[in-house]
Amino acid sequence: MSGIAIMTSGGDAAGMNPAIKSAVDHARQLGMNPYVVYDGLEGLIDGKIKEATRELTSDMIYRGGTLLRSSRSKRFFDYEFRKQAYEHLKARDINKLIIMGGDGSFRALNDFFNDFEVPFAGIPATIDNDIAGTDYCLGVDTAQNVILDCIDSVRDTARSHHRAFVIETMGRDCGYLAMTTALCSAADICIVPEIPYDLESIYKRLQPAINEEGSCIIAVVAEGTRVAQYLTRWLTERAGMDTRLTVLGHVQRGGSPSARDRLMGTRFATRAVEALHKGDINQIMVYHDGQYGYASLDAVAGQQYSVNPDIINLCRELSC
Ligand SMILES: Nc1ncnc2c1ncn2[C@@H]1O[C@H](COP(=O)(O)OP(=O)(O)OP(=O)(O)O)[C@@H](O)[C@H]1O
Ligand SMILES: O=P(O)(O)OC[C@H]1O[C@](O)(CO)[C@@H](O)[C@@H]1O
Repeated sequence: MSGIAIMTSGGDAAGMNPAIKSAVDHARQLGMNPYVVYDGLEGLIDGKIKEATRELTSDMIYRGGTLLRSSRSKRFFDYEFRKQAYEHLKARDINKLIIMGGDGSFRALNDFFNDFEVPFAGIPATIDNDIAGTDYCLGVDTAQNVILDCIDSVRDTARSHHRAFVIETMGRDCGYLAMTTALCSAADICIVPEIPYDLESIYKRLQPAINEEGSCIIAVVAEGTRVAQYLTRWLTERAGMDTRLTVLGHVQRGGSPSARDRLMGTRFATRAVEALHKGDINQIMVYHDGQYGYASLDAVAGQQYSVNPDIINLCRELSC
């Protein structure tokens, strides 16, 4: 019986646990021996590998984050540590890997394949939704819902005090989370790396709301722009509004996976197991234009992700 190990890497994302459970169950169904690796690439180097018992996955589906834990590993860049990781797999007769994470994690396992020919399948999982070739990454829907709950709550207090709030979302250099949540929360301003902004025209557009009794201003800003503090000062000084900054931070990565993330996790994971079982190696699971498929590492890691132009266009009017 061949062994298959499942691991999570990079930033955690809701949907990883449902995907781990599905991968383990499906591998067992197809006659493979499932293992799990704790602590991502760091754990692979240190041999933190266990057989995946039914008990281990029985309580996973509703839990946020990753119960296998995750890491970013400097050591994995070093051949000697990759060799150490390989020895741990060889000792357990594990000859396939499934990794959930971002393009960095996929590149890591590609290097590992080039060294030791252990094939892998990748599952896109990052709240940033910034992986080329796929319209969806695990964790995005849950993060969007967490952000919307936060913005709705901020709006309650903002309106009570006729205040402006600048709300900074995560996303690294990608504005997807900020754009989609700005649209879904009826924000007044959205500033993202993908769209040039014009503060003076924003000021003119918002003047009626600024002067209206009982109104509030909500600005959603992507962390990648690094302008949240500047915009807060600008709203105070130019627009004359009592303004507060709320940096949502890691709260966006937590929370029980939404129905969408549980389902996407299950679909991606079962396909990843099937790909390896069939011999389709080193593929990244993708969801594009409503279809599930695979993409090569080059198509995913070698390309720049760009947000759907319809979403960008809808947000343009919130940037000027
Ligand atoms: N080019 C590379 N070659 C080998 N290993 C890499 C490479 N890039 C990244 N890695 C390894 O993969 C790990 C995870 O990568 P990274 O920190 O970029 O996260 P990610 O998988 O892209 O996820 P996230 O989007 O959540 O940051 C790194 O800590 C490093 O050990
Ligand atoms: O958890 P860390 O290492 O602080 O990383 C934060 C980064 O990870 C992400 O949450 C996911 O890639 C980004 O949105 C954010 O910039």
